[in-house]
Amino acid sequence: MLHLVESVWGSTYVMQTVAVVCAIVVSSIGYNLRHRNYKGPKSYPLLGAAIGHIQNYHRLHHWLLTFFQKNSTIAAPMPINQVFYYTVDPANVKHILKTNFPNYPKGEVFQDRMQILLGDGIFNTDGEMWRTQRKTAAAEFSLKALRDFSADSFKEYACQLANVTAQLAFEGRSYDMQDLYMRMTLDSIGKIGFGVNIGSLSDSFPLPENEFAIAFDRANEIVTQRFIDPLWKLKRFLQVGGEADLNRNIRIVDDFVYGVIAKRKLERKERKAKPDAEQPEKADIISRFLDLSESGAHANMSDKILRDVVLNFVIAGRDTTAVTLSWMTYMLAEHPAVARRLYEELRAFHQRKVGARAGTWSWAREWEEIRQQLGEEEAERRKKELYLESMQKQVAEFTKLLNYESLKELNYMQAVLTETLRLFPAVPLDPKGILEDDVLPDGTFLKKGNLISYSPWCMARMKSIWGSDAAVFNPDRWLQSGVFVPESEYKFTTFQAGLRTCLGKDSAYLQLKIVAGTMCRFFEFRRTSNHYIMYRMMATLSMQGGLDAVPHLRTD
Ligand code: HEM
Repeated sequence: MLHLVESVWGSTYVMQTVAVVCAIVVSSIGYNLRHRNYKGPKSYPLLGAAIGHIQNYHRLHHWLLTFFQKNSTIAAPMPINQVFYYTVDPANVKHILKTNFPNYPKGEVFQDRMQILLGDGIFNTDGEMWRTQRKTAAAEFSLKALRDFSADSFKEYACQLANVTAQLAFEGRSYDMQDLYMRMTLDSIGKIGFGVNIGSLSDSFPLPENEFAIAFDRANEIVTQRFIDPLWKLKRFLQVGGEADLNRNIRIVDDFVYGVIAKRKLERKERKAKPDAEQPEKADIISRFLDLSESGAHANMSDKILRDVVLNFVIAGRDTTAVTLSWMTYMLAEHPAVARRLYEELRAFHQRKVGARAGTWSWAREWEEIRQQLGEEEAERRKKELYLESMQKQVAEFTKLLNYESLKELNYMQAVLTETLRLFPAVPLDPKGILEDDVLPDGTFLKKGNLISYSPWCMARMKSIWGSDAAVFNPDRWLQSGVFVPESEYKFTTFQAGLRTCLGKDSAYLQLKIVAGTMCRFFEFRRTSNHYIMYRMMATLSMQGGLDAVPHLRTD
């Protein structure tokens, strides 16, 4: 009897094993047949190319670039029957962003992962919901009131940044410039988006910790990791790892935003209760959307929708500009001849606007005069105070000269910034969903339900697109006879292109020019070590470990 049981169990076991082996062999053959035409990273049955993605996640853009050297469109099968397609072909990019735009929405894969942070904001919606928000936002961006308010805020915080930098220059101290730029853009978007002074860029060291900024960065990083982690839903369910941390960070972000919304609503109520009292209208984005909501121009907006709208603007307007300024500072420190030429353009501009003496102001000369007036001892005792006062005055006067019109004169600065944006696109990889099967202009077949991403970071380094010096920082590529000449938006894809092109491009350039102009008019930056700076993997291309540099006051 025992014998019989053993042999039945034994044969069942053998049969089960044979069945499993057969299933694996059949699925492997099927898998290999289905993916035999795929060009891209090595992939395995069930796991696809997930292993390569995970191993190379910290250097994803470099890794993808190695495949693009052979093929301009690649496919990476992933677990759960998914395929990630990547392309650097401008004709494909045009097809995705314009010609067949309706077929490439953000899509479920993206929305699912980003919902917790972006909610139903413009970055995370499709169809009618996106169209309505885009229409409203585009109208808001073209309003003079918002443009003027933004320009004033950019100048205010550029001055604060330059004054903090002046202290560092005086003391010969190094500081993480990326941290300073992030603080400056957080404060300016806080003012423009919420009408509040967040105060992360105070004028004395140590600078204050900002809970909102830390939580916001961490949440951004965790949701980006979801794209390559097939277990993220399980981790979310079990509340382990980054997923547990995510909720805590989102709570901090939400508390801040809902707090501001409640405050704005209260202020409006008080204003209505006392219509005669002197209370200026607010021009910030929350107030504008509350206006639209109350006037009936926009469907009544819940606090949740308002939160989503404004947080999407923070994502759009804060990190993008700060990381661009950081990479620009890095490039200028690496290319002193470019930094010098930019400074000379700014000094000549200053001189043209206010006359030779003021335009060529230098602290060294002023210091000589102070010493003669006050005497050696007294001057030395008050040196720091007088220096900071003088810098504050000079910086404030210089920023007054910067506006949409006058900035057009600065072609070289436009070229330096655009070259930075080309090589270090703030959004380095842009994924889209695929609604229906499609064929790209280069003949690649795309299966519906998957993701296709174009990579501005890799496109910038393709010799086939930018010539043999594609990977070199060369602002001159943007100039013809000294005048800036733009490129096709499907080749220079940093601001996306087509129907969902960046709505804040003009505003971003305005802030970049005001800040870069002010900083480079007065300072040059030297790094404290010459190690290669790597990016940190998140939706925006920030620097891993920041950018330690010592600012030096320009003295000629
Ligand atoms: C260096 C600065 C910037 C860069 C490189 C940049 C780049 C981009 C990119 C690549 C997209 C498309 C993202 C996607 O796939 O949906 C985008 C969209 C957008 N950007 Fe910008 N951006 C910058 C600054 C700004 C600023 C300052 C604002 C406004 C405060 C802004 C507002 C928007 C909005 C509202 C969208 C959504 C457009 C839509 O989905 O219809 N951007 N931007």
